[in-house]
Amino acid sequence: MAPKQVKSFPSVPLKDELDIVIPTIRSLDFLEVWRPFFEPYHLIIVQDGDPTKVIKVPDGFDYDLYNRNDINRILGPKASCISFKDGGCRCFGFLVSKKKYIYTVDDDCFVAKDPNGKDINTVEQHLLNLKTPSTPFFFNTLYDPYREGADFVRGYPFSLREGVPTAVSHGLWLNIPDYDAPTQLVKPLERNTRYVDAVMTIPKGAFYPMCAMNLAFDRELIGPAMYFGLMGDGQPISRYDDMLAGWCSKLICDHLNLGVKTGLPYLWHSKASNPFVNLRKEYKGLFWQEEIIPFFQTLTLPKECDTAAKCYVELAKLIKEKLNHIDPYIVRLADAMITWIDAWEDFNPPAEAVPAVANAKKDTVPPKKSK
Ligand SMILES: O=c1ccn([C@@H]2O[C@H](COP(=O)(O)OP(=O)(O)O[C@H]3O[C@@H](CO)[C@H](O)[C@H]3O)[C@@H](O)[C@H]2O)c(=O)[nH]1
Ligand SMILES: [Mn+2]
Repeated sequence: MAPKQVKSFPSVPLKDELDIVIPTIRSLDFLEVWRPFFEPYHLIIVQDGDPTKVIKVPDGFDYDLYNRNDINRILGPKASCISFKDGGCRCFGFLVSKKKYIYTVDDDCFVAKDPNGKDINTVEQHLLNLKTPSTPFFFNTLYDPYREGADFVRGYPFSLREGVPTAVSHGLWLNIPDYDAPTQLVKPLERNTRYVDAVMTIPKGAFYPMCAMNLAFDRELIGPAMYFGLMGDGQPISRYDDMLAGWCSKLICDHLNLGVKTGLPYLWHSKASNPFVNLRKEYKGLFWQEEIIPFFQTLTLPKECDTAAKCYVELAKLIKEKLNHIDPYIVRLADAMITWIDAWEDFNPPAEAVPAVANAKKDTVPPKKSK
């Protein structure tokens, strides 16, 4: 029986283990309030929209900034799988990072305070979530047993107390909740004021609406499944980027016996996007998900799929085969999922593959970097 994981967690930044990926089509002024927590880390900023627009990065941050011209130059034809004019473009940052962990956060999110009035270091809590096991096979009613002041409750099988590696840590949001457009429209003034002091493993076989606003994951375990789809400009759907990644990554985590946690940390979501614009962007998803989610719920992957990348390729084939009747877009999406894996393996060669850099387009002009 493995010893219990470390309960408390050093607050020393793990700069060599984690990159912070930020998609932006607006401004990076929000970084000022995150400075105490983010400054030690390398930022990968994915600038969406007009690449000629100059987005200022506050002084003192270590960053790479990629705009659409950089993405096109670096990926060449494979850039076609990266969304344009949708927050889903962030997955380019997941691809080019070399770190074990990714934390991705939206540019309208700010530091929240816990009930004691203390600023919440989301990076630290996500790392704690990812570095302690998950318990997907049997629900612990006192929530995360690896947290300080908690444990497995009576009746919890000892054979399961070692848990499984955690691949995804899904944080939450105070103030503006991540509602879909219909809910936003009928509840425009609703604010989330409830701070629930819990982290829990999402049980095996259960899916969830993964929101990328405050999300961390283990690139080495589940990176290939964190593709944010073909959304935004030129596509019939948007704002389902993180949902697609959530369905795919949870199916693959369940198949590979990896864990997904949700709950702490919280951040403060400041901006409600326009519900009418959102309705136009996401309405097809409201219909399609009623068929797509049962597809995921009844899917089993072959046991030969023993890595996230192999699972993802198989999943793309099944989506193309079983869901193409929904809309011709699904075929393009499935093809883009394969392109994503090709690009992923150019930058992150499988153990047995040749060094990937030879395949990836030489990046003659480096992205804008911190000074
Ligand atoms: O065309 C775009 C639009 C947005 N972004 C960047 O993506 C994130 C989220 O944008 P926004 O805050 O406007 O979206 P929300 O409705 O609040 O958030 C939900 O949508 C998901 C993204 O699709 C998000 O994760 C959900 O929580 C910001 O950083 C924008 O700058 C973009 O790059 N391109
Ligand atoms: Mn937002």
